[in-house]
Amino acid sequence: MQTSVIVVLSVLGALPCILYLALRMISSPRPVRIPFANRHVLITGGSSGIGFELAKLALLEGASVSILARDIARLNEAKVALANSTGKEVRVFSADVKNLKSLSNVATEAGPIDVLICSHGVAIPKTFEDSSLDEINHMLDTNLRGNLYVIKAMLPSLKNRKDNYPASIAIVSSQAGQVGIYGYAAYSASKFGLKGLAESLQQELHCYNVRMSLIFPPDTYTPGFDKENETKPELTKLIGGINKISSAEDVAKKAVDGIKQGKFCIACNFDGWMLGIATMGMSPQPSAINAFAEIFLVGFLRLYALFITWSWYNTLIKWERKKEKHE
Ligand SMILES: NC(=O)C1=CN([C@@H]2O[C@H](COP(=O)(O)OP(=O)(O)OC[C@H]3O[C@@H](n4cnc5c(N)ncnc54)[C@H](OP(=O)(O)O)[C@@H]3O)[C@@H](O)[C@H]2O)C=CC1
Ligand SMILES: CCCCCCCCCCCCCCCC(=O)[C@@H](N)CO
Repeated sequence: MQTSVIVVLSVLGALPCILYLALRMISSPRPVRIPFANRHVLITGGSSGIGFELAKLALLEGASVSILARDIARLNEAKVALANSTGKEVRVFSADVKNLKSLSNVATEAGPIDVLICSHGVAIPKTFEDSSLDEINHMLDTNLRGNLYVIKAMLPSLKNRKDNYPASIAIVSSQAGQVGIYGYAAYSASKFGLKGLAESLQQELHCYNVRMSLIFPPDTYTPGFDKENETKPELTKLIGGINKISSAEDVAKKAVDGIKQGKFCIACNFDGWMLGIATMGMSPQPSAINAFAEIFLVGFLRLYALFITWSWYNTLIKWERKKEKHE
């Protein structure tokens, strides 16, 4: 009797170990470390908000840093602010991510790149019906096509890097790139597109030892966030606002840690970590430990997601009733 209990217990204990070892064998692409020190990091949107904090951290990691944005005055202000806080100089490049030619000129001038971080982006939250075609196109052209253009222009510089360490292309998406939210139709579409882009590119660029990362910030205090709040519908605030607002420093710290670990999906807080698992689909997962956690949590997190969705629709229904009363 007692021996059979011992046998059952040891089989039960061995199963997770066997599963873990199997996951160690199959987790793909293989885990890597991506160093920042003494490497060239180019950051689009580096003059403001999350991109600015990323530039600061990259400098503190000992990287040589270039920042790219349109407005040269703001770029130079950022350069001064970064020099004041880190004692280090960045190179600035003025270009529009909508313009492939000017991005290619930057690539020529900037030289080889080891880590490319795309943090440029724009959000104009409004209902789809209230959004003009210009606003819709502006978001798609900046957030989605802008990333395709930046990567198109910079890929030769990543392949040209001087060391044998892996390179990284990290794209700042959004939690609105994992779940569609009222008021973010075009924005969400532009951010969801980045996931397909990153998954496909991870397969294509594997042979060049380039790792893709997607960063999924929640609402974050930045100049861009202040601007989007000017047009944000009340319902967007109610539905999207269940999450705590992060600081740009915090988001940048999570992003740099994740990029260095070669993570594909980078969450920025606990809700974001759960959201990442609930919406993971077939994303690559280099970490066996994370894969192990995902297998056991995905069902529970789907249940939690269903409850949140339920509360969102309750909010919607209440809002619709209130509107009917006033009409
Ligand atoms: N703040 C938030 O709540 C969240 C933000 N995000 C995402 O994080 C990223 C950064 O956001 P945040 O820091 O708030 O943004 P900010 O508006 O503070 O900064 C945006 C940066 O992108 C640059 N940029 C914008 N358009 C272009 C363009 N066409 N060509 C080149 N550069 C451009 C801006 O410079 P310039 O205007 O001079 O070109 C600026 O440097 C974005 O992708 C955003 O979608 C995701 C989730 C939440
Ligand atoms: C299964 C677990 C679920 C956990 C909760 C998930 C909550 C999701 C809320 C999404 C809010 C969208 C924020 C968009 C931020 C953004 O991109 C704008 N600020 C634009 O700049």
